[in-house]
Amino acid sequence: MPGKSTSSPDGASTGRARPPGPRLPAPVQTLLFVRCRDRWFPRLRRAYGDVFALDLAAPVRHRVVILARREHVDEVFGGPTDVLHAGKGNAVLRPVMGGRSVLLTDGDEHRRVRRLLLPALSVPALRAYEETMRAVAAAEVERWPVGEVFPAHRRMRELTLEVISRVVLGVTSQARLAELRPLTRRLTDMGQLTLLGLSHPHLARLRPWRRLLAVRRRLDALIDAQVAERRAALEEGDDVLSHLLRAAAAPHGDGFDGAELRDQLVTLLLAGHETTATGLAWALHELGRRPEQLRRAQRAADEGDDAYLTAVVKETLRRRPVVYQVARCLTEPLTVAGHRLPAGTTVMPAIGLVHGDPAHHERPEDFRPERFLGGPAPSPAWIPFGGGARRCPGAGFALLEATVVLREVLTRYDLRPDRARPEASRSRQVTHVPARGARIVVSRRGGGAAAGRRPS
Ligand code: HEM
Repeated sequence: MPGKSTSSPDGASTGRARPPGPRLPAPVQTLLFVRCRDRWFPRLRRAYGDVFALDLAAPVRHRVVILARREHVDEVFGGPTDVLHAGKGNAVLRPVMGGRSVLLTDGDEHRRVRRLLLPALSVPALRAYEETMRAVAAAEVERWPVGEVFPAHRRMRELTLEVISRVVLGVTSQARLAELRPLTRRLTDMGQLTLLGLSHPHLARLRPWRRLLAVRRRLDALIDAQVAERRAALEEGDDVLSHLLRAAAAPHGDGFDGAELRDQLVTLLLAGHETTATGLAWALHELGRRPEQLRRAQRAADEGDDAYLTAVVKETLRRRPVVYQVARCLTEPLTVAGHRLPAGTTVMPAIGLVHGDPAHHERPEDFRPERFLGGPAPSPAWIPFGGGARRCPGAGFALLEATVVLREVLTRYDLRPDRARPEASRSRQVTHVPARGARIVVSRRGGGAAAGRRPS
């Protein structure tokens, strides 16, 4: 098969030999990739350049090519979607998200699912969700323990789970929320190995995996009940589920069938809250370490200057990308970054490396929200939500929610981290979370024991 070519910068259609890369055994490379890619990748880039190759051993042994240059990343995001598949690479998520989840589909099916999902996450739809986001954030933030060290990440996970349950599923009953919480926790808290084991028919019969599959079945039942309720009051709901049901019920409307709808809802529930919570936890920790920037952000919150708060969120997602890389698996040979890559290769645009490149962001180590204020259109080198046909459909949702939550926190509290050092990150499934949970101390603004005290 001749295979396709992207518009590689050197115009090569045949391409160079395989990119260079470390010679460590595949299991060691896999371990480094899983445990500490955010520290390992910058070293590999210095050693091998902007395009380097890894041998990973899981879920099966495969060749991975990492792309650190924005131009190369653009080739992938703008490349042929029939050749650059993402769904196949997400197969490990099938037992959790469901086989028809948007994350697992490719080609025409993927395009269809996105066409049905996107209107419910569009800018006009988001406006209807803002008040719910604000109310949930205000109630949660009011309960924060003043003067005590607590992990911001954990509190943010509670908050964003409640927001997504209300806004996506339209859940208002406290009893249902209380039941949803531990079920989603069980699914988001499982480690990488447990996740891998879920797809293995022999392991799936053993107790830990059997119990997780039972959790997913219980979650399905709760979601089915919620769908039935929303369907019975179709005209009332201002939530994503009601949008989807109304679109399907319209004359000539198109929609998801039962199991397919459930898979999309579970996907939105899981993909949509953990990521945003992580971004928010990093934002608070970064601001807490910088008194001047904290005061600037508090002023913005007091004055309703959402543009500045959104810039804080964007700079956080640049400097602390929640998702460090995305993946596409080649279904045919393709030339990428001047290299002729065989079918079966996985190419990974490395978001973290692009964000840290001084060619695109001056002094990338600085935390400077101002770089996202005014000026020309947003930098194409800002890609925390991935890109192309798979760009995160919840990007607008996440930015709005994070801005609203920051406003609620910063109008109430001064904050500082429990210690001055920057926090390391650790990888948790696909996200990069604060290793110590982003521990902070808050005090009511304008008074209180901890007010104005900075870490020593
Ligand atoms: C700060 C928060 C978030 C970050 C950093 C984030 C990041 C990402 C990234 C990097 C991707 C993969 C894109 C690619 O492969 O090119 C993705 C996909 C996705 N995200 Fe998000 N996300 C966030 C919040 C959300 C929210 C709030 C929702 C839902 C309401 C959501 C739903 C999804 C879905 C369904 C996909 C799969 C899209 C597809 O395969 O077509 N995400 N996200």
